[in-house]
Amino acid sequence: MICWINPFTGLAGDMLLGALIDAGAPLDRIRAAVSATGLTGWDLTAERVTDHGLAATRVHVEVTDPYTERRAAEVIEMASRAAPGPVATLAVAALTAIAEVEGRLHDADPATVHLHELGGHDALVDIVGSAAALHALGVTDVISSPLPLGRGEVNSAHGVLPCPAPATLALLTGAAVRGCGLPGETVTPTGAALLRAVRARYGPPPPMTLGATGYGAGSRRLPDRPNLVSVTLGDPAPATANEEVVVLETNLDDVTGELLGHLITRLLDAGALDAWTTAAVMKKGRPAQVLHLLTTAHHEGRLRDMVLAETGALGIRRISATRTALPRAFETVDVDGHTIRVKHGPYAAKPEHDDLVAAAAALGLPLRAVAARALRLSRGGATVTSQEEHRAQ
Ligand SMILES: O=C([S-])c1cc(C(=O)S)c[n+]([C@@H]2O[C@H](COP(=O)(O)O)[C@@H](O)[C@H]2O)c1
Ligand code: NI
Repeated sequence: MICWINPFTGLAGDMLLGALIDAGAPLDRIRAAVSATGLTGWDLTAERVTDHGLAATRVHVEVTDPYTERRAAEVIEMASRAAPGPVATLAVAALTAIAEVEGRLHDADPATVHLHELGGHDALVDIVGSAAALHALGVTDVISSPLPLGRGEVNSAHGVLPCPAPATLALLTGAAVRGCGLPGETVTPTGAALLRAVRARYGPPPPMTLGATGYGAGSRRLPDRPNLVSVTLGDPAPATANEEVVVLETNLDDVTGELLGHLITRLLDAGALDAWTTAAVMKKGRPAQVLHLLTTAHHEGRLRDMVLAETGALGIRRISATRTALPRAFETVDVDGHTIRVKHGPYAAKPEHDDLVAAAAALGLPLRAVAARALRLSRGGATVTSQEEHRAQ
């Protein structure tokens, strides 16, 4: 399931949780996931509100336990007890990202860094709750519009901080953002950490069959617009038909295997969809390699020049082709503490080879044993990630 997030005025953990509940995530499963962490002295309720005339869900975390500040390791340990397993994996990823960032910002050990608001009940409920909601909705792939960053200041346990808060900025490294001119904190560290944990991609809605849309309300009221985030669920569009591609080919009888290996790596890094060689016997009985390269018209010229410059070949063929690419989604599973991405197509699922190699080496297990466990775990679980073609294998 695809989840496209539109953070119209910003994104906080409670806004995302409210939007996911509004889109159909059941509150009892979210409460059960948080209860499994062992957190006490809290309650989670969802309220129907309207903001500038738009109906939305606003969540409230009521806290009766006065002990709300914790060290990072303690919060991560609690999140690791969330249930079911994929919820814990996602929540731990978000809190580990917060701990790393806080450690860096405060020049402290990420395990023992003291979390103020971010170690409180609200943050833990928002993070575990959002992970549970994504899992309950079967979300495997998260895409977000660029995040609007506000300006000015925000009050925190650290004192007055600039907006965006330092933790938010650090957690958003690699994310698409835009300045929106709104005063105050529009994106919070918890919202940013959740996007990072799900390995969100950024951009417009991908091709999909539209499902439910949910609206989550923030705690602030803005003078001229609703302070909402929307999440839209959708099934990946069926096979992308008739994608026009170009195949470039050249016969090479005077280059080394070393050069060909180097060239293929360069071509893939430069945007080739694929690059490979086949053995051939050329005129005068010369053993040779045919270099093949799949690309789009957009990259064609640059890649053709790269082949000619690296090999010294005096010519190259061009063949127009049509390819059918099936939709795919990535899920992550945890095999004994090692994250394995599992690629799901419409007809088959396959663990990523590089992840298997790393986990098998660390665990001292045969590759196929780790692969079998990853596939077993992947059937029930859904945390997850990028729909893009990975070139990891
Ligand atoms: O709790 C900590 S250590 C903390 C660090 C920082 C830094 O930027 S450093 C900022 N904050 C502020 O606390 C609240 C928490 O927001 P959530 O909605 O994400 O729980 C927010 O205003 C942060 O800017 C806390
Ligand atoms: Ni801090």
